[in-house]
Amino acid sequence: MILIDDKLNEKISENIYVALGSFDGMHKGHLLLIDKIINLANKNNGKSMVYTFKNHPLTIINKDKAPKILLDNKRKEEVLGNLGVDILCLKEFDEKLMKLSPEAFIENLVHEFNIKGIVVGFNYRFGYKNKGDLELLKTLSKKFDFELYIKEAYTIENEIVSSTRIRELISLGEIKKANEMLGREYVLRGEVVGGRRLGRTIGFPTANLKPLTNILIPKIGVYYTNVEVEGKIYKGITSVGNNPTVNGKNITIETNILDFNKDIYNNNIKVYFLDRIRDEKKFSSLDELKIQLEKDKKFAKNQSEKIIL
Ligand SMILES: Cc1cc2nc3c(=O)[nH]c(=O)nc-3n(C[C@H](O)[C@H](O)[C@H](O)COP(=O)(O)O)c2cc1C
Ligand SMILES: Nc1ncnc2c1ncn2[C@@H]1O[C@H](COP(=O)(O)OP(=O)(O)OP(=O)(O)O)[C@@H](O)[C@H]1O
Repeated sequence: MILIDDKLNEKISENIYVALGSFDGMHKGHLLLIDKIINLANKNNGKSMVYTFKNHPLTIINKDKAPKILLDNKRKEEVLGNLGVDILCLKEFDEKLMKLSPEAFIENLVHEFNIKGIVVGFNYRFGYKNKGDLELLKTLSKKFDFELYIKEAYTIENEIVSSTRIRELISLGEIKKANEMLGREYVLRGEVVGGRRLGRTIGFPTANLKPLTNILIPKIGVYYTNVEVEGKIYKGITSVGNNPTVNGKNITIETNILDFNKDIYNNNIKVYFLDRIRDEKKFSSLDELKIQLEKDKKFAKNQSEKIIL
């Protein structure tokens, strides 16, 4: 897949079939659009493209309302590449872009690329103050001579799948439902950093993830996870919380990996969230915590491994 970061040096001359939107999470609704651009590109001997932004538009429009995101750009690139998309265009969303009128946004796009088809969803809006709607896009498709394809809403149990809803579910700890909408397991990835090394004293060493700044963290609590370390998958029990038993202050994401005892400080791992086990509790001693951790471990042992590499 070709990645276009901002200014591209060489002109892409092929016919382009492009999907437009933010695409945070690359959920099942988004995949409808991706399927469509790939099919169109194949059928018409053109290239499929996802045109999106490096930063979430709300980071510029209204910083306080900008959400923690589901998928960083690196991962988005990976997912789209694996799906077979030809080109990913990641534009910096800045004041200038924000102030483009809906017409100008589309006009710029068709001038930059040889756009033959645009694919959007039922609720797509675009341009300054989100003023552009599907009616306007239909008019522009005639003016600029491209085909317009509008995908119907993808729903699960009558609920429209959206990035916003998935973020809400993850924040509520409803990880299974979020995963269903995503079409894959929610994953946090990062470097393993040192903790206070108390866990090992009760037989539960933990791999602590380096604090994540932009990425959405599931609701405080304990989860059944699968952990990818050096290309292998292990079961895990992961605590997201501030460890009240040991008077912790910051939120940490720490995982006891089952049947594993290697030193993995500084390694990059992936923690796939599969199910919520329980709320976080303040125990009166480490011994009591240990009894609970044995139960959490039993829960994990009874689950199947879901992630297959
Ligand atoms: C699966 C799991 C569940 C946990 N549950 C709790 C909990 O309910 N309450 C709590 O205070 N700490 C909980 N902890 C955090 C422990 O207090 C913490 O792992 C321990 O203090 C070790 O910290 P360290 O990694 O800094 O050594 C949990 C840890 C794990 C791995
Ligand atoms: N459930 C869905 N079914 C079909 N198309 C969708 C669905 N969700 C989003 N789309 C389309 O995918 C593109 C990207 O949308 P966008 O990034 O705004 O996703 P979203 O899930 O609606 O996000 P948000 O919750 O932030 O509004 C848009 O063209 C949008 O209309």
